[in-house]
Amino acid sequence: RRKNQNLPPSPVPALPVIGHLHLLKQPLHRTLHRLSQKLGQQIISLRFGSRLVVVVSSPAAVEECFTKNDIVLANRPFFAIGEHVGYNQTTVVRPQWSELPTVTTGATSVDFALSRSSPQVGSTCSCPFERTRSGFLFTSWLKLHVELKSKLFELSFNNIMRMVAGKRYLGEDVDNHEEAERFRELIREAFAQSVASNPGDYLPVLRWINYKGMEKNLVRLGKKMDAFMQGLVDENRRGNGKNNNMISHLLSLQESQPEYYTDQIIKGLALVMLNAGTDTSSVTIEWAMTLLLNHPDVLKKARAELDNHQHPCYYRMSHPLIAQSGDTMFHVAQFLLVNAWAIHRDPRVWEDPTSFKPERFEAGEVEGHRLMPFGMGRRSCPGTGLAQRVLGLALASLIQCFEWETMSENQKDLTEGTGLSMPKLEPLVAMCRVRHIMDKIL
Ligand code: HEM
Repeated sequence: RRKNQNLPPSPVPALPVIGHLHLLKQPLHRTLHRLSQKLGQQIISLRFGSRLVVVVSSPAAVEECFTKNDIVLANRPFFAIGEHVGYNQTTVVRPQWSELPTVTTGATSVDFALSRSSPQVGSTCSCPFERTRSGFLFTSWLKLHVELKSKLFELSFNNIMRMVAGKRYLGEDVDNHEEAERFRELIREAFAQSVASNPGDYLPVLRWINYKGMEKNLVRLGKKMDAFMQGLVDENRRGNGKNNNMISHLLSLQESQPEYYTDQIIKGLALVMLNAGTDTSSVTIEWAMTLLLNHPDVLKKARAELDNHQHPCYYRMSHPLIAQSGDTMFHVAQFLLVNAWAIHRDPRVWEDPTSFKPERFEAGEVEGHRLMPFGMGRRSCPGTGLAQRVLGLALASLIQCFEWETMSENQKDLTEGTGLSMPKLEPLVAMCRVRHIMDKIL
């Protein structure tokens, strides 16, 4: 049947059962880019086991996909993790977009609930450095050695957790250590099992034979995660709507619309926020800080702009930095992979694309479909506004409150590691010294 499908060109060889899976080396976005270049095509097709995948690497094709054909591409593929950990594919990232009216209702209520559950950005931005602030290290003459990756993950996770459930779970000063440790372990496991990493998703026979116990592991993880999420829901239910967080707001909607806002929907929404909003944000801040540390002149300019306004809410450059550095590599819609990484680095699309030049975005909006860190179309990121706000504030606070220095030459290394959110291979470590202005800001 495939012979008659008029598909985009495809690399050879495609093996009988696994298709092109044997060609896929990490990092995936580079492999897909290489395959496109080898074929001289910006739209190619591949077979991941039993699944047909179309890879798009040009703004014109992206525009066609997400304007004219947006509705056709509004679903997402089924993955085993969505079945066992994602409440049988019923969360926001559910595959059958058109089947369930609560998707849009869900997204709206998420927006509503998150916007009402104050993000507490000021204290969140300072939280990775709380020990510094409260202890003897809080002096302006002492240089501190900071491993930023884990601090930024804490910041981003605590921020979302506080908005979603009114709790802090990472760092030294957490609400309940034992509970926090259990949840941290679960989240770590869920990240490791995140979409697109289970071979059973491409070769269904592996699921039937429970290859390497993967299916069983997912079932076990799903049960543990559910028990935990139910605990958060029950705790907020006992708060009788007095808590100012997302779960609590959704529980009050449950009273008027119980058929939409079931416990399962609420647990799914909360879980997705934690999964989709944590790593993405912290990885982006880490890339942005790395680029700034590698370009002290830009860092100086940003600080001068901020100092002139004396408040971290002013941070015009946050979006360009995000766009330049932390773009998620591609987004998936019914197994259409958009290689945003390749588009963002295409010399036909961007002048001098691999140089860090935040000023290229000073004019404001970028026209065309050349820039898409948050995806595009109706399945684009519903956390965009929140992410931009938190990222801007976190970056601005880091720039304004500390003098920064790189530790060594290897910070210049911009190699990416593996993972859906495209983390840095080497965690960012830097030296910093507190600036007096910190007192005023945080
Ligand atoms: C720098 C931070 C972030 C980046 C770069 C980012 C990027 C993305 C991208 C590329 C997608 C896929 C879009 C598509 O398939 O077309 C996505 C989806 C999503 N993001 Fe984000 N995101 C970020 C932060 C957040 C935050 C803070 C939240 C929520 C608290 C969030 C929640 C979601 C959800 C729920 C989806 C799935 C939407 C759907 O399937 O309809 N994201 N994000």
